[in-house]
Amino acid sequence: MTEIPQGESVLIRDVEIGRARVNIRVEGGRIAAIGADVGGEAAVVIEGGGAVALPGLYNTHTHAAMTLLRGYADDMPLQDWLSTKIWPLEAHLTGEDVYRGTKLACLEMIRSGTVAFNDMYFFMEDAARAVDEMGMKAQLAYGFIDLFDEEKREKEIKATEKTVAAIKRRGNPRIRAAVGPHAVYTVSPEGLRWCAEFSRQQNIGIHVHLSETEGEVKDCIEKTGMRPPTLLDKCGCINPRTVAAHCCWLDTADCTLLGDRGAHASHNPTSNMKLAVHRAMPYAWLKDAGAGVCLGTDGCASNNNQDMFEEMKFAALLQKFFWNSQTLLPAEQTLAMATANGAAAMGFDGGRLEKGAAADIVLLDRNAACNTPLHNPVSNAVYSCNGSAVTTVICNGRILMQDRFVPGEEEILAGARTAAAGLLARAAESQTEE
Ligand SMILES: C[C@H]1O[C@@H](n2cnc3c(O)ncnc32)[C@H](O)[C@@H]1O
Ligand SMILES: [Zn+2]
Repeated sequence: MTEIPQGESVLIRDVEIGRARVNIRVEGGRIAAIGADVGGEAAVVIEGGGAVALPGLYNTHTHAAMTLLRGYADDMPLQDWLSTKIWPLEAHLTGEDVYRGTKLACLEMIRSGTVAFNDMYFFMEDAARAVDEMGMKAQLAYGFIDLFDEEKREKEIKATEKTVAAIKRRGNPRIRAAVGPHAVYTVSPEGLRWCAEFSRQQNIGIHVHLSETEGEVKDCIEKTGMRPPTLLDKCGCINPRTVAAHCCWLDTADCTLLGDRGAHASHNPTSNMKLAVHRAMPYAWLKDAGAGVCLGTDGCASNNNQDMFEEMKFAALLQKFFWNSQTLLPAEQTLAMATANGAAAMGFDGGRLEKGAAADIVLLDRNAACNTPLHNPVSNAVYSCNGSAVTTVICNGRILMQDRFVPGEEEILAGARTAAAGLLARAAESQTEE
């Protein structure tokens, strides 16, 4: 098999949802029916054999093409890591690199049950091409970084306008544009205001890093007299279309602000632990304030993979450990963060196994060691399994992986290896020229 057979109608026979054995019927990309006696003719039939069915996972904060930087710079503090290692290498990226790196990220995400991701990076038209080919859903933002310089700001405005126009021109409902003001320490208030106004005009999302480190918060207060969420809010960047990544160093008033504005906070526990940001996102305060709380991996230079199953486990454990509460972030809520809450944050209809919802469906091997015994499928999904238990992934009714087969895998891996080597060679060459 080199391609996976696709059809307008798909019948998935004999899967376990909760404690029930059911069939799922998909028509026109949506879940048409779920039940023990659901059946009928279908263009494609998948024999589940009792597989555990979950909603497809939504990764709400990543930099997909950073797969090419996996293992390039580890074990460093954030600012040092960005300014001495990551940004100097990213200066040599090409559109082809981003295409290859994003294809690899998509492959990794599909293999581990993710159907959609929220991306902030560069050369996003090339990222869109990769997403289109892989059949996933994505919200793509150009990473706007003006470093408080007027000339750079003009360049970033043009790059954002060009990216949004190109993504919209594609007319692919699976691929959405967003604006991506990187953070309060890299974007001027003028740049933030422009991003907010442009996202309002274009009716698109805002993807921003927020209060990741204590230093970011302290510097912001020193420079502006405001905490980062207040500054972003004053510039118009906090609203229901906003996904704010990290949110580690929020206080209760910050959480109230995010909740009042209907904004979404993306928890990224692996990246936060690896970069030792020394505080965990205040999940309970955000939830009590009514903010959306979702889950992301961050890029492969700070994670170092795109496995949302691992992320669910780390989220549930980090919250319990840091906030000293065995009952905080139980498995059901963790799964909701990674599915329905993520879909809501990105403005997609999905992340739910319900009649009428987008058909984003993931099947897990019932007989894997991590699913044995199967007392509680949700507990196993969050605490026991990782992405390697995923066998089949369906996004908007299209089968992206079946029985662990993803079309084109070898070529994607070879393309990413070549791109990563080329990127490092160009960076080394430019150093010898200096
Ligand atoms: C889009 C830019 O964002 C950079 N980046 C990657 N991970 C992080 C992080 O955890 N905090 C801040 N910025 C990050 C990426 O390298 C791009 O330059
Ligand atoms: Zn990030």
